[in-house]
Amino acid sequence: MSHIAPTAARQARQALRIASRRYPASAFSRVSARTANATGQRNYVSETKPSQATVNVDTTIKADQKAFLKQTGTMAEHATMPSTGMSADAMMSPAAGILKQATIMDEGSRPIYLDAQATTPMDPRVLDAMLPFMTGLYGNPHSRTHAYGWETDKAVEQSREHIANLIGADPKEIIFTSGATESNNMSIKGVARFFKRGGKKNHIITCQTEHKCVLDSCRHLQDEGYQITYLPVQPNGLIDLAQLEAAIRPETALVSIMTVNNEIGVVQPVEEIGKLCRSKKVYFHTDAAQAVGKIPLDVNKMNVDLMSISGHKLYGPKGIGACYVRRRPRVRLDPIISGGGQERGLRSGTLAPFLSVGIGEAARLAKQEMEYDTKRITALSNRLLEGLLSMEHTTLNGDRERHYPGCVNVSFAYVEGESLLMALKDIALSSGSACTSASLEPSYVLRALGSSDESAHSSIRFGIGRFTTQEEIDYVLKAVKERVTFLRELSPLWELVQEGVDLNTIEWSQH
Ligand SMILES: Cc1ncc(COP(=O)(O)O)c(C=O)c1O
Ligand code: FES
Repeated sequence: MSHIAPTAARQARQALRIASRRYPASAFSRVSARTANATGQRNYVSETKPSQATVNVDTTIKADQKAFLKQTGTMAEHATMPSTGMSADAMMSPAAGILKQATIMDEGSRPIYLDAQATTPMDPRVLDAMLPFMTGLYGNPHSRTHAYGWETDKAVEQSREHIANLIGADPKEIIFTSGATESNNMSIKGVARFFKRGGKKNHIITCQTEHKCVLDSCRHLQDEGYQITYLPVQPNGLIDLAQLEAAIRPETALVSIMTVNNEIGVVQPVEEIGKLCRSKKVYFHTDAAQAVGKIPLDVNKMNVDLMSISGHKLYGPKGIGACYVRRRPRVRLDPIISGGGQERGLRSGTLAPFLSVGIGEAARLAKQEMEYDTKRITALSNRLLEGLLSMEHTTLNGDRERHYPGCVNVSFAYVEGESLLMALKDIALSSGSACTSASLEPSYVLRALGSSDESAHSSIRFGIGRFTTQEEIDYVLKAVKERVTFLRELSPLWELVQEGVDLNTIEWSQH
């Protein structure tokens, strides 16, 4: 790992923290620009962009900037604002103007962000790489007849390379999509529909703790006459390989098992699953939305045929993802979106270069900083977990060893999870997946582990990311301890437990 990376990451972290909580949005521009200079990212603009376009864009931005500041009156405010220390000149820089508009948010303090599985904040260096493609570099990357198309195409292809590098693939095997949901749909429905034409392979194996978009894709195929096996998981959240092997039939077209679970962070034995699938000549798809950029992955070592990737889970933008589709031996699938034949005919539609560049830069940074991020996140995770488990009647959900440390899911017995979330309003947390967070139903993932409804209801997921600090973890620990204690004191069940009553022996009267 280069000596630069930790410094760059630290600066990015600082920039983001400042931007999101402590200072007004304008400060973000200043720190972001400095960070970008330190990492050399801004040079990218002049490397890829013809100078004429730069000048035109800059002029327009300056005019827009003036109008914007005049209209909002913020220039005068900030010229004297002691907390930013930003001069009016600095505020007039094109980057500051764009970023100010892009990052407007309420001043004052916001909750500590500890929901990294729902989404990750975008790394400021990613935004810097994207900006030129939202302004001057607007060509259609599929235009072959002029420089506007060539320059965006070049950037898109460079991004494809960064993503491929991160997972040990060939850039030609990376298909841009709108996110992991689309990649999962494309892989599962695509392979199923290709095989259905042949008529012989009509069976898919997945598992009960998959993300909803995998489960729902399978449900749709069931309606079309497909047979689906939903494998159970063991109490530690991992599938049993012997059960998987026993479930594979001659008609099995695909096995779809996720790499890292989004609710409990367990890491499935993907390498072993891949080996098994290859030996049985069954395609292996893995939803790696929570794994890419977080743990080392190699599609060849793992014998993965299809892999789903999401931009916003690895400090990139939302609305973009990728699907790895193996070329050798070639994976055959029907496209679910047809049209102009872009992306090897597998996903038609004009690519969004700014988003492609965003996920590409996020992938490049993830590879560069994985070792450093892992070290930090592991240390923070251990600190959090030790503190939480030092409280009585508190347990970690999912396997402790085969576990991505940035996802810590803990059950606090005798506390109602939703009440605890309400009591922890100063911390952005969730009791499970973002998609199902509106529902009061206990998590189907925890239920699949064999947790009781009560235990599933009393669970909270703590998502630690690249920008989480030790001070934040310490604050969270103190807050959780205080408020769990407070809520337990309100609970009659807790009172009984304190008196030494074993709740399992109580015969509750029926009404
Ligand atoms: C495991 C997993 N798969 C898929 C998705 C969906 O990803 P996207 O938001 O990119 O569609 C998520 C996001 O929550 C996820 O955690
Ligand atoms: S966004 Fe993660 S579960 Fe839906």
